[in-house]
This record gives sequence, structure tokens and C-alpha cells, in this order.
Amino acid sequence: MTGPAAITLRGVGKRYGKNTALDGLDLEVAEGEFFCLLGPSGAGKTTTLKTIAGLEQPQAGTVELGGADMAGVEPYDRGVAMCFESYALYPHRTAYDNLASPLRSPRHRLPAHEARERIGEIAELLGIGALLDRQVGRLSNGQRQRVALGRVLVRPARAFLLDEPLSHLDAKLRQAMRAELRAIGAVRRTTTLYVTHDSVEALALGDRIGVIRDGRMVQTGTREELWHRPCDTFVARSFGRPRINLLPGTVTPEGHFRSSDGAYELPLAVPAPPGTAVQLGVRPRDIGLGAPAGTGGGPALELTGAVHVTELLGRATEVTVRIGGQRLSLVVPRAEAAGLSPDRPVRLSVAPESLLLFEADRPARPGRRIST
Ligand SMILES: Nc1ncnc2c1ncn2[C@@H]1O[C@H](COP(=O)(O)OP(=O)(O)OP(=O)(O)O)[C@@H](O)[C@H]1O
Repeated sequence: MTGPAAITLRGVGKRYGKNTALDGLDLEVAEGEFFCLLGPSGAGKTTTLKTIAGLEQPQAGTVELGGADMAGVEPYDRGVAMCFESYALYPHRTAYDNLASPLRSPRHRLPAHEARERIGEIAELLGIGALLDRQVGRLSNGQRQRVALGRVLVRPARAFLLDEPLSHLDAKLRQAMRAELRAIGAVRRTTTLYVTHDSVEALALGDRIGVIRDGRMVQTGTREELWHRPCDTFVARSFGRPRINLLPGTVTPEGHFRSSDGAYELPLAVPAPPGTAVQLGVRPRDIGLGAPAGTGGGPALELTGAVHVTELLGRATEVTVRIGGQRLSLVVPRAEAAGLSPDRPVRLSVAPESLLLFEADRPARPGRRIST
């Protein structure tokens, strides 16, 4: 039998004056899980962490830690460790002192040699082992951010709440740190709720990911679930660069997909009544250039269009193709795109199983997925 979830939020509502930060948020993080909360700026990510930590009181709903209701429980007694984006460090003390300070509190006091060992492991993995004798005020922003993160991770906690802890690092270091972070023993053993607006980071780190928008949880799942079965176009657009193509169209009397400008029709079985406004979702890397390559699945669908522009993306090339009045983006190996110039006619192929169908977007509601 499994025990209670480490973190459970049910219907949590939090308003600041007229501003709604959380609007009936539900969230469940299992014991030991590394859960990434992904959402755009203002979605309510930081408010979620603060509410769990007890730094904000929700006006509605419940917060449970390990199955116990946290209403009225002081932050200090909740046993969670939170890393803020604005890190409060002691600038005149050394990095080591800053890392050691949480271990001096009566609750977390450790014998000196154990404290040294714990700090050593974490500092090494965060790449700040050589900076321990330096004054924090003299470190770069990125180095300081890693000290702040280390300070959270050194003390034993029932859960770590991390708010964009790698945001001040340059791209290369951020990528390296992602791999290291999950290797830290304390992180492996401790439930971690990690906030980010970077979908690449969420995909790389999360055992599961929750996508939050306007203070509500839109979808939670593994990276595969969110990638292959996004519940709506908002989630579909949240993952993958270049973004998923969403081609507007309608359902024909035969139940097929016809582009909104009538330029092409695809013989798909669209699970919606004729005349319904829909969107066809296809990721740029799922589209091939030229005739179908004859891969396992069903027969590939073909489209013809004209090259609009090409753009180099390292070893691959993004090709934007015009089909009637629509634009479609695909990513192909650089060699395949050599010699493609604007206006050149091209054939495209796509495997039907990689297509997603959504309802049309409405002003305040992204279209829901209708394909299974
Ligand atoms: N103390 C506050 N007073 C007033 N409004 C607030 C306060 N804190 C947050 N908000 C508002 O609540 C909403 C959610 O904010 P929150 O900081 O949780 O979002 P976020 O997803 O963490 O965004 P970001 O990535 O920009 O930090 C925003 O509209 C924000 O302006």
C-alpha cells in the first residue's frame, strides 16, 4: 500500500485584492517525486510554493503535507525548505558559512564532520566547491544563486520547493547543472517541487510535470503524456521549439480535414461532426521532406507547398513552407535542406499517427484535444 502523497493541494484559491493568483488549484506530488511546475509568467507558480511553505494563506481550499492539513501550521513547523528567486544570503560571510548556517539551527544541528561532508557533496555537485572560502558578496550572480540553492539542499527537509533556481546561470552552465541537480543525494531522497517557465528544463528534470495557467492546473503527467497527449493547444504549444504547427480547418461531410482556406484536404477520420472548426496539430520534427520514407505505421499523408524561408538551427534546418494561405514549419537535417530556396515547390509527408486534432481555440479557452 502506498502512503499519503507528500504534497496535496485541493481547490486552492488565493487572491491579492482584485488579482486572482490561484483559482482552485489542484496538485498532488508523490513521496520522493521530482515534480516540475511549468507555466508562463504570472500563472501562479511562486504563489503555489509560498502557499505550500505557509508564507501565504489561501482563501479557499486545503494544503496537506504527508496527509496532514497545514491550516494554521507555521512555516517553520511545516518542514519544507524553499529557495526563492530573490535569495537572502549573508553577503559578508563566506559561501561555506552561508551553506552551514541552516545546519546551526537547533532543529537541524549536525555534528561538525557530518555538516562538512554534506556541504562538501552539495558544493561539489553544484560546482562551487572551489568558492567555499570566498565572501558571497564577491561572487557573480550565477555563483550566488548556486550558493542559495545549496543552502536549501543541505538541511534535511520533507520537501524542497525550488523557484527557478537556475535562472541566473548561462545556458551552458544551466544545462550542466540540470544533470547535477538530480544527482545530489538529498534531491534523490527528497520530494522536490521545482518551478520553471522553461519547458526544456521541465522535460529534462521532471518525473512528472504540471502545466499551470491562470492559477489552474491544466494538465499533469509524464513528459511522454504531455508531449504525445496534450489535453489542449495551450499544453501542445508549451512543449517543443519550433512550436507545434496548429493548422485551422473544418470537418468535411466525409469526416475528413479540410484546411480553412480550402487549399488541401487530408483523409483523416476526424472525431467531430461535419462543419466543426478544428485545428490539426503536427510537430515540426514529425514532418518529412519529399516522398514518404515508408516507415512502419500506416501510409503517410502527403502535402505539397512552396518554400517560404529556411533558417539554420545548428545541425538542423527549419523550413517554413506555404500551403495555400497557411504556413507550416518543419525541421530536417541540414543536408536535406541544402538547395532549398524560396518559392521552390516541395512535397511533405507526415505519418498519420503523429497528428493531433484539437477544437478551434476560443478567446479565453485553448482548443481541447479531440483525437484519442
Ligand atoms: N503580493 C502580491 N500582490 C499582488 N499581486 C500579486 C502578489 N503576488 C503575486 N501576485 C499576482 O498573482 C499572480 C500570480 O503571481 P505569481 O508570482 O505566483 O506567478 P508566477 O507564475 O510565479 O510568475 P513569474 O514566473 O513571473 O514569477 C500574478 O498576476 C501576480 O501579479
